[in-house]
Amino acid sequence: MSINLSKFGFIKRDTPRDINLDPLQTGGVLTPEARHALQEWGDEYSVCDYCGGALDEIKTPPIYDFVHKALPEFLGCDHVRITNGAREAKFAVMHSICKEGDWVVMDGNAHYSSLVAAQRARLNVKLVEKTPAPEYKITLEKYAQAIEEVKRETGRPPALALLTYPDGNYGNLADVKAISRLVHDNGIPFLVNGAYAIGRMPFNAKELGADFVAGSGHKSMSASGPIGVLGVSEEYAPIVLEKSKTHKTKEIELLGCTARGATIMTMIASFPAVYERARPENWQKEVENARWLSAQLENLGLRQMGDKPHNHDLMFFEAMPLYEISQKTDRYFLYREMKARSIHGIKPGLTKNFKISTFGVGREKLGIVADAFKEIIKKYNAC
Ligand SMILES: Cc1ncc(COP(=O)(O)O)c(C=O)c1O
Repeated sequence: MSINLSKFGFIKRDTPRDINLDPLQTGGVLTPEARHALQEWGDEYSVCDYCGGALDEIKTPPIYDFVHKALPEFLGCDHVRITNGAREAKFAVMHSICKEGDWVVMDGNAHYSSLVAAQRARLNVKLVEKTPAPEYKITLEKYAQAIEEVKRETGRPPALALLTYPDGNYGNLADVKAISRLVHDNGIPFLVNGAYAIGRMPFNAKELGADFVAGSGHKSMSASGPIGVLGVSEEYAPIVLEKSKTHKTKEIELLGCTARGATIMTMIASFPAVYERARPENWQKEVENARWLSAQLENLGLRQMGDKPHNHDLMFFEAMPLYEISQKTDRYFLYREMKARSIHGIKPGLTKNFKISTFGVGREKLGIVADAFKEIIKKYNAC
């Protein structure tokens, strides 16, 4: 035996993160209930004790009620399924709705997983141009232009349109209702990638005009991933949720079953808390916290890009004062200083541009973050 086993086995996660600002992580922190569920349901195909053949049909534990009653109401869609992530939800839609060689229009702020999903489904992508810095907006005019370009170049409308709402770089919330009307006026089905919305903020697929929605459990629903949600309208459910001819309970795009263990049980465990936090009044507090931190950092000479005033917890900053310090010291100084204060989330080596999320951090800890930036800038500028 030549495998060195000493480095495997239980591994402690040693990232100091009393305060976590990592946009990938803030909405995925487990609730105490989910932490408990992880232990309880971590073994084997744990949810399959009483399975009749399809994950969403399991009555004990109450996955059926969660998938067929609670989630459709929460998302405002006719049908919901659990996937292994937002990307799998997007792929399922693209693969079932489009044919090889079709065109998908997507916003220029789309996440890489939307593009890769389209590539896996062998589709062509037309990106909607975003406005220049500092706003990086997706406008209705540019969306219409991209649709027209596809029509001109291929002789027919795109097979699908996607909007990232909000996008994962700037936290911009485009005018989704107007884009949905435009898309539908052109006879195109509309997919909203709500990976940073579903589980954080009020979200209703029907009100937004989405035929399909994709959400991410580990990103925004305090679930232990990989897990996501897929919402589909009545009109498209027969296509996206088509069942296998050979295995009559199994949905083809889901490869029969998806999250069949601790992942779904942590999502269910966190759901009551997630439902509460996404209420308009609670979300409004999150937006106010984001705006407050943005104002504090701008007072220090940083510049928040994207929508202003900002409407989401994910924010992108251009930080010239920190970049200038990095030129005198080294590019890891900010990471080191933040780590020393147990503030996690700004990637090692970044100083000039970085994104952070204030979701769930709370005003008190955000005050510590603002003070940390102030102290760091003062310390290095005094040298
Ligand atoms: C905007 C956006 N969409 C989708 C994803 C992918 O989510 P998942 O990991 O659930 O596939 C991400 C992940 O960073 C994202 O930022």
